Formats: sequence, structure tokens, C-alpha cells
Amino acid sequence: MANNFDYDVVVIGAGPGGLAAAYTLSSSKKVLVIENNLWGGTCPNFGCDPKKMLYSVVESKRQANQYDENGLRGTSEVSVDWPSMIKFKQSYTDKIPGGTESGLASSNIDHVYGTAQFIDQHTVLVDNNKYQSKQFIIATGAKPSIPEIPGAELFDTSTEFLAMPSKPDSIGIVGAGYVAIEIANIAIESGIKVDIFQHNDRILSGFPAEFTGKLAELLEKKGVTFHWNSSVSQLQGTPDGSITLSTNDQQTYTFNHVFAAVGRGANIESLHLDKAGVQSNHGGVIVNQYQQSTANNIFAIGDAVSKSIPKLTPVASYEGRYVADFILERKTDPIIFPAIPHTVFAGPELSQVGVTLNEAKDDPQKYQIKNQSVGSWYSYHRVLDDSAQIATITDGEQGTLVGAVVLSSNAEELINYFTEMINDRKGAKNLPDQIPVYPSAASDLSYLM
Ligand SMILES: Cc1cc2nc3c(=O)[nH]c(=O)nc-3n(C[C@H](O)[C@H](O)[C@H](O)COP(=O)(O)OP(=O)(O)OC[C@H]3O[C@@H](n4cnc5c(N)ncnc54)[C@H](O)[C@@H]3O)c2cc1C
Ligand SMILES: NC(=O)c1ccc[n+]([C@@H]2O[C@H](COP(=O)([O-])OP(=O)(O)OC[C@H]3O[C@@H](n4cnc5c(N)ncnc54)[C@H](O)[C@@H]3O)[C@@H](O)[C@H]2O)c1
Repeated sequence: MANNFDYDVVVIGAGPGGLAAAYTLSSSKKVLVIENNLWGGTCPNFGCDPKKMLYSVVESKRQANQYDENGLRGTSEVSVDWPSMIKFKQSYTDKIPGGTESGLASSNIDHVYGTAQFIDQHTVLVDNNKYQSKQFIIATGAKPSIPEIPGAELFDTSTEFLAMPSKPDSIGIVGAGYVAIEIANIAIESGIKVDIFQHNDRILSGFPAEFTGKLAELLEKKGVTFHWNSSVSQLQGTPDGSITLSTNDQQTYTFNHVFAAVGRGANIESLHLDKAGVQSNHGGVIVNQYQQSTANNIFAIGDAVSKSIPKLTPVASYEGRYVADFILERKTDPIIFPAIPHTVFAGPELSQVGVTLNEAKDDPQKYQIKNQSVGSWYSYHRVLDDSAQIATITDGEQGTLVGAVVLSSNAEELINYFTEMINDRKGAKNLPDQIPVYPSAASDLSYLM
């Protein structure tokens, strides 16, 4: 350990990013992890994992209903029992904080509960204790942004949604990004009335409009009401505990809960970054190509960073492993990100990776687009996925795959195959080398390309 410091590396935040860094460093460095909420961070406690447990339940119901009159009896009886579904989720989430703490202890990683704030470039304060370290990794993640309107304190967030002990009759959701669409789908499939208020006229702005339009239509068919170009101006509590939501065009609506889903902002206010010479902007901590902040002994990773690439769990852990390897001098080159796939779990799923459809359309000399409605293909007909649509984008000259968009019930798996092909610089000509399982998502790849 470096002289005069308590630790070699202090990691602030025990989410997927911080933990990936801490475990990689632990074999040869003295490491402390500081956490001020649930050990494990957002993804396993209030994010991806609990969300996908609820999604798995409602998807089973949706898929059972698809087979109504197609060989399955009793589908009209299939319904979601909200309290049991939440208990199922807790059977996983209840174990996360304790399991994470004991994992740290058994790897000889010190851990302290509390909020870290910098006093100077080498010292943080947690409650009244000071911890000095040669290096720091900021891995404090993000928290939901709340619209600044009268009654804002009445907003709930995705965290409360995923923990609601009983099923409400109705919910309002402000925003139409990842969080809004995923919770809307879980809620509507569970028999909750859902209204979405979106300040423009589309959902999921990072995905191509021809795919998001189709997904919005599917959600509308399920019963979701979209209020397009609608700005929410005020929330007010009512004596019976409901919430009245007003919009700028003088309409009012009443719900049991209203959820803010207008984005997430880096969790950095409590850190007193200025005391350590770390600069930030509205997106989070500013870092260079080595994930290093403006103070060269302080790194930042995951959702706490100001960056244009997606803020996702595998990205946070990838950055955590990179920074640890950089500190251990196993890596000296700037961080390079492979193609990063992303998926909205909305029954069906919408996935995207690589060069976008818009980028490809803007450069027809360079890219070739194959955009196909595949609902009638055997693989999609078998699961009655009539609306399935898949676009592949290839580099015109080489024929290598550079991008893909998938709207289907197996999109999360298919996009992983496409991602592998993009990273391995493969195209249609490489597929005959493979013998996939038939029938499966992989066996469709050669037709899709
Ligand atoms: C509802 C929801 C669903 C999601 N679904 C997916 C999905 O399906 N797939 C996917 O890839 N991503 C998903 N995400 C995003 C994913 O959860 C995040 O990208 C990921 O958790 C980021 O990891 P992180 O380590 O950067 O931060 P976090 O997981 O947020 O961890 C940061 C930790 O730092 C702690 N902390 C903050 N400030 C301090 C401080 N001053 N002192 C001490 N500790 C502090 C926090 O309490 C937190 O535990 C979802 C997010 C949400 C909200
Ligand atoms: N499946 C996944 O991978 C997954 C799931 C959930 C969250 N996440 C991560 O969490 C991040 C945050 O998700 P999110 O849905 O909160 O943010 P988002 O950026 O995906 O969407 C925000 C939405 O709110 C709208 N909006 C913004 N300001 C508004 C306002 N004042 N009034 C009404 N609408 C407004 C935007 O137009 C957009 O539709 C995602 O970007 C993603 O990185 C990922």
C-alpha cells in the first residue's frame, strides 16, 4: 500500500460498476467500498433484475393469451396476482444486500455504510470518519429526475413501482422512455389502467420511429392511453389519497399513483466534487478516455459519468473492470467500447445495436438496409408474434453487419447474436460456416441477412 494512506483505492458506490472494479482490484490492492443505500446498487435492488422478474410473469400471461383458440385452454382465467408477483420478486431482491456484503467480506474488501463526501483530493468523510486513499473510483450511479412543478413531492418513481404491495386501479406516467414503457407494459398486463403523458409525439427517442410507432400501437391495443404533446403542469393530492394531474391544456386526470419517468441524473451532489478538483456537468462527472476525472487520481464509471454511450449495467461493469486494470497497469490504452446492444422489455421487446437506421439512411452509398416484417415467418408465426420486424444494416462494400434493430418476442437473444457478428466483423458470407440449432433464433440469421 502507498505510504500515508489508509487505502490504495476507495470505491464510492456498491452498484455493478463499483463492485466490478473492487473485485478486480482486491487481489493486489487494499480496497474500501462505501455505500449509502442498498448493497448491490440500482440494478439488482430497484432496476433491471426486479423489473425483469415482473416482466417474466406478465410475459407468460401475454404469451398464454396468444394461444387462445390455438391449442391452449383456460387462457381467459390467466391473470396477474400482484401481491404474489411482488413476493416472487422479493424472493430474489431480499437476498441482494446481505449477499453483496458477505461477498465483499469474503474477498477481504473493506466496506462502510454511509454517504461519502470529498474533503480533498485524497480524503473522503463518511459520517465523522475520514478515509484517505491514493486513488478513488466514483461509481455513485444515477437517480430519477423529478419534473419541477407544483406538487412534485407527490411523484413516485420506478423504485416505488417495483415495490407496490398491492395493485392500484390506475396510474399516470410522465415521460415515454425506457422506464415509462417498461412499467407501463407491466402495469397494463397486470390489469392496471395506464395513462402516459409525453411532451412530444413519440416514445423511446433513441430508437427508429418506424419501430417505436409499431410498439406504441401495440401498447395502445393492450389498453395504454397516450397523451401526446402534453405537458404536465401540476399534481394535487385529494382527500381519498388519489392524485389529480393537470396538464398545460387545462385537462385534469385522477390516478392512484403518478410516476416520474423523465430520465435519470448522475448521483453526484453529495460528493462535494469541487473539494477534490473534480469537474462535472449536467450529465455527470467529466472523464477523459481513461475514465479519469479532472483530478488524475480520481476515476468515474457507470451512470455517474457524463457520456453519450448508453447508461446500462454491462457498461458500468465494463468500465469498472477497465479502470481496475488501468490502475493495476494491466491496461494502458484508452477504453474502447465494443458495440453495445440495448433492449426495452415491453412485450414484445425492442432491441438495437450498432449503426442506427437513421445513420444508415443518411449514407446510402456506405450502408445497405434490409428492413423486413417477419410476422409470417415460421419462427414468429409459431409464437403468434404477428408484428415482428427486423432490420439489418450492412456495410455495402464488405457486406459485414454493422447494425440491427429487432422488434419481437425474442429480440433480447437475437440482438446478442447480431452484436457478436458486429464485434467479430462478420457478414452473411460467414454464416454458412455455422450449424445452428433448428428451429431457433440463430437458424433464422442467414435468412435475415
Ligand atoms: C427501473 C430500471 C430498470 C433498469 N433496467 C435495466 C436493464 O434492463 N438493463 C440494463 O442494462 N440496465 C438497466 N437499468 C440501468 C442500470 O440499473 C444502471 O445502468 C446500473 O445500475 C448502473 O450501475 P452503477 O454501478 O453505475 O450505479 P448504481 O447501480 O446506481 O450504483 C450506485 C450506488 O452508489 C450509491 N451511492 C450514491 N451516492 C453515494 C455516496 N455519496 N456515498 C456512498 N454511496 C453512494 C448508491 O446508493 C448506489 O447503490 C435500469 C435502471 C432502472 C432504474
Ligand atoms: N431496459 C433497459 O436497459 C433500461 C430500463 C430502464 C432504464 N434504463 C436506463 O435508465 C435510463 C433512464 O430511463 P428513463 O426512462 O427515466 O429516461 P429516458 O431518457 O429513457 O426517457 C425519458 C423520457 O422522458 C421524456 N421527458 C423528458 N422530460 C420530460 C418532461 N418534462 N415531461 C414529460 N416527458 C419528459 C423524454 O422525452 C423521454 O421520453 C435510460 O436511459 C437507461 O439508460 C435502461
